[in-house]
Amino acid sequence: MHSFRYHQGQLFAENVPLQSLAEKHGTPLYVYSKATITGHFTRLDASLARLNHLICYAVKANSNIAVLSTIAKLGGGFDIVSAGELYRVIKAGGDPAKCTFAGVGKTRDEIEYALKQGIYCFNAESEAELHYINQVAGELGMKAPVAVRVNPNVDAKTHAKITTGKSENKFGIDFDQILDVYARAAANCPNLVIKGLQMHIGSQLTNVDPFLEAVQKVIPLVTEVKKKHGIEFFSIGGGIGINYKQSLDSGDAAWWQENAEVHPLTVQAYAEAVVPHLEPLGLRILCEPGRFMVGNAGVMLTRVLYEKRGAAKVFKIVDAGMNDLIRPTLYEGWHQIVPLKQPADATVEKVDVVGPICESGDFLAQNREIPLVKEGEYLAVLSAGAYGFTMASNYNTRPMPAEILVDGDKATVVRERQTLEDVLKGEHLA
Ligand SMILES: Cc1ncc(COP(=O)(O)O)c(C=O)c1O
Ligand SMILES: N[C@@H](CCCC[NH3+])C(=O)O
Repeated sequence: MHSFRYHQGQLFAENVPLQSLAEKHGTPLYVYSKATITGHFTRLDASLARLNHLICYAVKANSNIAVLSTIAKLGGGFDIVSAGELYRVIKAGGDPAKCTFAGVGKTRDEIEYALKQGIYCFNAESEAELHYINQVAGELGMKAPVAVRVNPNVDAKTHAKITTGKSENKFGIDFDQILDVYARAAANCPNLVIKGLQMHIGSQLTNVDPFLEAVQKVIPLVTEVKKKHGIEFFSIGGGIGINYKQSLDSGDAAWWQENAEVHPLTVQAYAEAVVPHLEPLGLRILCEPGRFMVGNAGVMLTRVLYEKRGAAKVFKIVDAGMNDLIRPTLYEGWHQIVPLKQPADATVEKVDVVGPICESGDFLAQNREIPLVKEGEYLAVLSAGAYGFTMASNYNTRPMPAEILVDGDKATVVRERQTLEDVLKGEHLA
């Protein structure tokens, strides 16, 4: 997949030079490659081909409706965590009957909306939630399809803030309680239809072992629940990590590498490990990738405003801040940063790339060796397609950036940059 590469001295997204987009639409600017998203979907789909499966893309990673529409047209389903995400899926032409609804705090309005739209399944995360879904469904004279999320107490060996499958995490129901919870739901909740079992142990997993450990631990439970309650699916969640440290080739060679040599966890390795265990279950297998699908399909463009050479550091002050991309400060997220103009040589300088926000935590990179860039030049922050724009905010009353989807040589503005009027919309003097 050579969707982002240097060509004739410039960084391109597919056939579009990124500098032209930055100049035309301003920065900060998110740019996504449709071919990369499509490539990721088809690769994962092919690697799960032996299973009766459905890819439910985790909308939270990148919820732009043009991205969702791309995935819907490929036949994908969606894993949603709010009524808002379901609304987006429907606006994008996605099928509610291919949607699973995750999250520990679903509200009545959300449950009602999802029921009325006919989603595939609620993935319940507590017994109290199961009872509430049962109650709401009863009041509407409907039956609610449900699965229970199991917390397998497996260490995903990822960043502490994005691990979800340990007992101390708020997610799912403890492994040892699951069978009793299903039994009580079957006995006491007449408005529930028990459809499946779900798990999700964490995000940005770069090793197959925790996936395998969780699958092997949970499979006997799935078998038991299938025997007792006749479930039709098992969802193995998302979490496939991406390679944030892509290497740059010089010259015209494509440098976007996602192959086995540079990626610690390939989708092939993932599938080869888990598919043989899942196949004998004879169930529909759901998979909920977010980051894998869109992470390396997006970049954030930013312009160098000023340079400051201090006693301790060189700061490159850029026009994108933590409100535009919060991952570096929130999770020590490491994103490759490269100039849009291909560097003439290999000279690098150690700098902090910082934003305009009034917080010391407002940085995109610290103590990072990057090629020389001057004020007014542009940088691309790579692997920003997942949890980039979706976690952006208006902090410091900064308008949210625009988003562009590139398809071959066509670039479409799929979200306009906010104006200050947009930012203040709905605010009133007392
Ligand atoms: C229930 C659920 N499914 C899927 C995902 C997607 O995770 P990832 O983007 O790591 O694939 C998440 C987020 O971690 C999640 O909470
Ligand atoms: N937002 C996180 C991942 C959390 C996944 C959501 N459960 C990140 O950028 O890495």
